[in-house]
Order: sequence, then C-alpha cells, then structure tokens
Amino acid sequence: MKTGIDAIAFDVAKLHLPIKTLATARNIEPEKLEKGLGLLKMTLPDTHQDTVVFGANALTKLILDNNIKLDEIARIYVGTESGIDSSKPIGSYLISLIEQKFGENTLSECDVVDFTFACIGGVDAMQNCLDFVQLNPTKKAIVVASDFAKYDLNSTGEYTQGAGAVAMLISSNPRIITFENNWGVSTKGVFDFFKPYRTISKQEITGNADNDSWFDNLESEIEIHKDQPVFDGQYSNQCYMDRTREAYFSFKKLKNTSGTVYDSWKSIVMHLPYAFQGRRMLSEIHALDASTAVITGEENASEYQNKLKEISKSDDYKTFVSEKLQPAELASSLIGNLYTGSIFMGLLSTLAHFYDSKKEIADEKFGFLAYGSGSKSKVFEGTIQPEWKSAVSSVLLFETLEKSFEIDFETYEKLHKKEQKQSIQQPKNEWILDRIETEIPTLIGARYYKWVD
Ligand SMILES: CC(C)(COP(=O)([O-])OP(=O)([O-])OC[C@H]1O[C@@H](n2cnc3c(N)ncnc32)[C@H](O)[C@@H]1OP(=O)([O-])[O-])[C@@H](O)C(=O)NCCC(=O)NCCSC(=O)C[C@@](C)(O)CC(=O)[O-]
Repeated sequence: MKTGIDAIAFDVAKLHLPIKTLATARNIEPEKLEKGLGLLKMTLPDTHQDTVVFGANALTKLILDNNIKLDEIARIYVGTESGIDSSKPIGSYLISLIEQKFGENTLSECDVVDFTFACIGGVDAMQNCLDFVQLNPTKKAIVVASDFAKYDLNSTGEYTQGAGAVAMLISSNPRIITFENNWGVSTKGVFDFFKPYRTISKQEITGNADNDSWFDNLESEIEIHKDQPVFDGQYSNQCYMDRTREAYFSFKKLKNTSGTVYDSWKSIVMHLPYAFQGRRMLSEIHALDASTAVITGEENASEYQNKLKEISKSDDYKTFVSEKLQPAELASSLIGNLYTGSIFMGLLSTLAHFYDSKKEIADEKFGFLAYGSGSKSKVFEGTIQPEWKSAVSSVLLFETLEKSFEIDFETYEKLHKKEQKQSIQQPKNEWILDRIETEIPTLIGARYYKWVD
C-alpha cells in the first residue's frame, strides 16, 4: 500500500528585508550573500505573529483548500524547534485554534505531539505519521512544521533568518508523493547549533549578594530564554556534510545497489538553512558516489578539500546543480531558513517550479536529504504521483511570495529587538497572537490567539 503526502499548504512571514539592505548595513559585500550563499530576502514575523500563528495559518489553509473533514484526522504531529513553552506543545495550541474556527470538540479524539530535533523534527514527525498510516490505511494524519529562525544581530547567522510553516496531509494513496520505506540515518551528539537554558546571576543584575526575591524569583540564578541559538557556523557545515554523507551511504546500503543513487533522482530536496547550502555541501557525495571515481579517499585533508573545490566548479557539477538542486533553492532565496519547514518548502518550491513551467514529473523519483543540528541526517526517497498537479494547483507559492512587504533596516532592528509594538501590516484572513496573560496567577504566560477576517 502506498503512503505519502496528499496535500500541502504553507504560511510564510509577510515582511522581508532585502539581503542587499542588510549587507550594506553590516558592511558585507552583497555579492557574497547573493552569489555566494544564494540569499535575496529574509522574512520576519510581524508583532502579532509567532510559531503558533504560522502553524495555525498553514493548517487552516490545508483544511480549507482541501475540504478536509476533521473527524478523519487521527493525529496532528508538529515539528518545531521554536517551542514557546517547555510543557505545553505547539500541537495543543493548534488544536484549540482549529476548534475555535471549525467547532468545539472537532479534534477531541485527535492525537497531537511536538517533535523537536532542530531542523529535522518535521521529518521525524512525518516518518512517524507514514508508519501510522501504513498500519491504519483508512486513517489520515497531518504534519505541521513551524519555526522562526532568529539569530543574533551581527552574527554570521543573521543573513539566514526566516519564518513560517508548512502543513501536509499524510494519507494512503496520496495525490502528491509516496515514500518508500528506506530511511538512511546518521546520528552523532555534537554542539554545532543549540538553544540551551541560559542563566544570569541575580547578583549581576541587582548588584548585591543577598539573594533577595527579584520579581518573585527566589533562585540566585535567573533563567533566560533566547530564540537565538548558540552556534559555530563552519563547524555546523562540517557536521551537516558528515551526517548527510553517512546517511546517504547508509541509504545506498539499504537500497542494496552499486549504481549511483543520485542518478535515479530527478530532483534532490535537502534541508536548506540558506539557498546554496545544498550545492555547497553536495560536491563530496557527488564525487564519492560517481560512476567513475573522482576522489579516492587516499588524499590528505588539504588535497581532499582542494579536489572538492575543483569538483564544485566543474561543468558536470554545475549541470547537476541546475538540473537537480536549483528548483528547491528558489523559494529558500526569497524566504530564508524555516528550520523544520525548510525541507518541505524545498519540496513545494520544486513542485511549484515544475507546475509553473508546465513540466510533467509524474512517476519521477525525488531524493530527500534531511539534516538537524545536534546532529542527525535522514536520507529517503519518494515518487511523484499522477495527480500531483491538481493537488498543488491552489498553493500559489511564488505568487504569494511576490506580495511580501519590504521593510527598512531601522524597522528590522526594532522588530528584532522587540521594540516595535504595533503591527507593521494589518492582519487579514489569518490568526494573530491577541494577548499574553500577565495578571491571573494560574494563567501567567498563557497565550491567546484569534482569527481575523
Ligand atoms: C553557513 C555560514 C557558516 C556561512 O558562513 P559565511 O562566513 O557567511 O560564508 P562562507 O565564508 O562560508 O562562504 C561564503 C561563500 O560566498 C563566497 N563569496 C564570498 N565573497 C563573494 C563575492 N564577492 N562574490 C561571490 N561569492 C562570494 C565564498 O567564496 C563562499 O562560497 P564557496 O565557494 O565556499 O561555496 C553562516 O551563514 C552561518 O554561520 N550560518 C548559521 C548556521 C548555519 O546555517 N549552518 C548551516 C549548517 S547547520 C544546519 O543546516 C542546521 C540549521 C542551522 O538549520 C539549524 C537546525 O538544524 O536547526
């Protein structure tokens, strides 16, 4: 029995800062960001938006565009690394918002949970839902991948920021893509990128050592939460390359083939923290799995790196990139990193590209290379289904991204520092964060959302 993605919808932050504006303000050559990393815009949440809002908007679109009957949905599994609570999952918020709009108890028998493993949590949620549908072919599941990729000002991650969500209906006999049950996996516990609990000593804040209560905090250390990660950019690239290579060859072993795996893939969809990450990282796999050996593994470290550089500049590799990788990069250049949603946005970008250019891709195989810091990679493949075009015709990806609203650098910094209190754009036909409780002791921090027509 076939299982896979039957329908897909997205919601991306509607504000953007042109990368050129950021480059100029930060004294970086714009060509480095545009031509070196493939960045054109970075999207940013408005003051009324957060991870719940993006997830709920994508989920609402998925339900409305595809006339989904909520009593058929057995589970909604969320991939996110931008949780807003250490106990209550984003999934719990999504249930209450969808019931607010579609009727009380419409999802009361639906199983929900969040999956967190940096950018790969959405793929973990999907794999789990595929297994579930395989066991329960009459049931359907929804996967929502929602995140806000926020980095410190002036950091090397700053130009890769982005925000939004992708929602997908997982079913048997799906219209868009079916997945085979071969999952190459590579895992290693590392600190390439993470969001630790951080503390500041109360003494540093108050200037005295007596540990008096400070805003009801009795502990001598004050915990702070930051959306921005602690990370080592170049090391994270190395971990990405190592895990992806290992998962790719583990996948090849599962397929029990001696042929070049990527040759059987029409398109390759990778986790893209920025548009050109895939093309910058894949030259090694391209060489190692080539039908005629280009690198032997006998080279010393610097010879090996030089050879990879040479390969990445070769005509053969450039053709490989433009044929197999570029369609997935298109949306990423206009959005930035979506963390868990990035790989699914890459799929949507590829589908929208072939749809807009009127190319038939039914029965073609797509390869997926997922990565999450911390670190884990999963490599798997899927086959595009005959009804893919009708299933994506209402998605209007590039048309929607074109309408994004440009902001200036000053507004960007105010939003980043949370100094901007008023919405930049009036919300319409979407969820908004209405308020956060500050008074009632048993509800402190509770977040309330509402739909705006
Ligand atoms: C990714 C890095 C490290 C990049 O770091 P960087 O310092 O911005 O850039 P770089 O120096 O590594 O590379 C710039 C490229 O631009 C080129 N260049 C230079 N000047 C010019 C010019 N004038 N004209 C044209 N090209 C130019 C230059 O040659 C080079 O291209 P290459 O040849 O090496 O491919 C940085 O952006 C960063 O720290 N990002 C945050 C972390 C990150 O995204 N890591 C990626 C892997 S980890 C991951 O994907 C997981 C993640 C991050 O999504 C989190 C999760 O899992 O939750």
